[in-house]
Amino acid sequence: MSVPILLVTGFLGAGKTTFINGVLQADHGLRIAAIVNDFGSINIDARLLESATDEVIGLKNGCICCSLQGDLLRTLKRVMGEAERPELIVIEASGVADPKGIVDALMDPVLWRSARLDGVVCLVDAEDVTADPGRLDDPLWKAQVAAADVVQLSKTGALRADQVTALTDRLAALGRHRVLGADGSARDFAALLGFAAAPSPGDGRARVEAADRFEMLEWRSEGAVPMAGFQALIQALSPALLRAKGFVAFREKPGQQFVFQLVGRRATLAPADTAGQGCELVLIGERGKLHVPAIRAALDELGR
Ligand SMILES: Nc1nc2c(ncn2[C@@H]2O[C@H](COP(=O)(O)OP(=O)(O)OP(=O)(O)O)[C@@H](O)[C@H]2O)c(=O)[nH]1
Repeated sequence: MSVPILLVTGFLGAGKTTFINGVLQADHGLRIAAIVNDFGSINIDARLLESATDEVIGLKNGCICCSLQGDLLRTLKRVMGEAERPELIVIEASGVADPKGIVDALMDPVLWRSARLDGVVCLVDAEDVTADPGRLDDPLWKAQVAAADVVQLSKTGALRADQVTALTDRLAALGRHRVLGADGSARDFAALLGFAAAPSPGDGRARVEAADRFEMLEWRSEGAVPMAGFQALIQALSPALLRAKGFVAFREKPGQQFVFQLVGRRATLAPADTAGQGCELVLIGERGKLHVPAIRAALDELGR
């Protein structure tokens, strides 16, 4: 019997890792392997999921929809060859991936006999799309939604019920997928899986090439940074940032690392629940909007 694969896609910061965390921690008793792809060299998502499941494999430094397709297939074959095979495999695409490249790779007929793509869920940040309806015309965003069997809304908490209904109707009209709200119902696997019967030849459309559209800065420091200086720098950068995340240590809080998250203008800091030291940060913006050398110099100055 082949093992089902759930592919989780969605734009930068849409809520993929948060959603997967919920899936992993739900009361299902399944042995789940999670494969997560960060397109930079720092495995932030893998670390965020590490305490939630038996096996988390981070694929980094590229996108599994294009440059890392081979790595993805090798990883799946290795996981399926383990003595304790998983009963479900969850793959998190990076926020810049067109899932088409991943779906095509998973149609490998040899792989299909042991692990089959059984559902594609696309996370949509309800707050972001409501505030910026132009997102609906973004080719990468459209490709991610178009690939989905299920669209799962995230971040509906700050919206009115009528706004959620309007967005749900709008998204439902875009494709063949079901649209689920943020009530946790999608963590019921019956809603997420069971879409695949056999490998299919794909839809023939060209993959949206998006990696060049974004610019990324990665920064590491063995030491801590001052909290006020860090917050002031992030606030100054936030108009140019689409997404930032990572682990930060503050001089004022020795021995504790924090998870830093920024999506659009909203930033959060929360104590990290896995051990680590120093800072590891990823900042992402549209190409041309981030002044990478100046930002790196400002971060280095904070870390001194
Ligand atoms: N209020 C609220 N916040 C959410 C929800 N889902 C995600 N977030 C927050 O949004 C931020 C980004 O969430 P992630 O789950 O890391 O998003 P992602 O899609 O995995 O991000 P990338 O992998 O970087 O593209 C974090 O600060 C989350 O806590 C939600 O349903 N409600």
